[in-house]
Amino acid sequence: MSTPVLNVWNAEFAYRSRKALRGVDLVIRRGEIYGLLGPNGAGKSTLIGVICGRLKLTAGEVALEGADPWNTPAARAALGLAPQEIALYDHLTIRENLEVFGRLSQVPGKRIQDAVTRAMNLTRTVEREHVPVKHLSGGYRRRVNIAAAILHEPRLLILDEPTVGVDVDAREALDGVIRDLRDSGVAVLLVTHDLEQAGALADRVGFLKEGRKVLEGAPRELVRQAFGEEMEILVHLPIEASPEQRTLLVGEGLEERGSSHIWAKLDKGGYTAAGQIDKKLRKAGLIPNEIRVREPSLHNLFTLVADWRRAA
Ligand SMILES: Nc1ncnc2c1ncn2[C@@H]1O[C@H](COP(=O)(O)OP(=O)(O)OP(=O)(O)O)[C@@H](O)[C@H]1O
Repeated sequence: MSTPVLNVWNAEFAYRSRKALRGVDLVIRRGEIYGLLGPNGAGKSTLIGVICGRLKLTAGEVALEGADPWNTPAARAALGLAPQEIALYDHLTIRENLEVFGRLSQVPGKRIQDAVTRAMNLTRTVEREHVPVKHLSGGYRRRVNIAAAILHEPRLLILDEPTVGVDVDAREALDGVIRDLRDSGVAVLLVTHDLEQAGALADRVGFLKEGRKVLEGAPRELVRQAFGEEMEILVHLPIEASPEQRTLLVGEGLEERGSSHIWAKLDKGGYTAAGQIDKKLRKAGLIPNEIRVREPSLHNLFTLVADWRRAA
């Protein structure tokens, strides 16, 4: 296995008396996409602040390419950060923007043009290099934002909520860019609320909860460990269920899933259990639009982790 680009040991951080990190360990290697997940307030931004050398740990250690980013500029230079808020000059073209960011990230003057071309190629933005950023779609801007973060060829690239403002059609291109960067040998730390993207892209994910890392592993493996043989049954209703029908749905172990028209449960019985539910609902005059059976995902795992929080 390749040597870690980032090592965090037992990281503790407090804002005055408020503990935001409580003993977090984290290792990210070259050529790996690591998805950092967790509910609001879990400590993700604080951990990024520590890795970027903006915040000094109260206890523990952080090493980026072997040195502490808090007091070692060379360690900070090994890092690229594509922030959640897109920071581009709207009236400048892609190439002009990247030239500015190249200078800001200390790329030597005579190498800037090559660095800009390389970054545009890696982020698949080169064909619109002379278009002002204000004319670009959300997905395209997001990729230029990433290009700005890789001009100095960082070893660790942090992507903070990269899917915000990116429509579904543009996701694929963005995911392709992130995979290409990983394959080029960069370690990618993907901080996201987008569990679909994390499940599809990340080699490993870590869940933070109240400043602690509570789960870590390959997404499929974590889901398999948590749910074993269970499948998710999703019932799509054409109308909102009446009070009696709700009682029936709840009696079948189904829970509302984000909308009063969608009900779901996890069940080892899979398709057979789904068929039985369908029969009972029809008998009660509730004809589902669709009943789907699918493998559980990181969404289910995330709900489980959130429930632990409520239980704690
Ligand atoms: N500047 C600050 N001063 C005091 N407390 C803070 C500060 N920033 C964050 N916190 C607290 O530290 C904890 C961790 O916050 P943090 O922003 O790191 O979480 P997060 O996982 O990034 O959340 P989100 O997904 O909402 O960005 C929270 O309890 C938060 O209220």
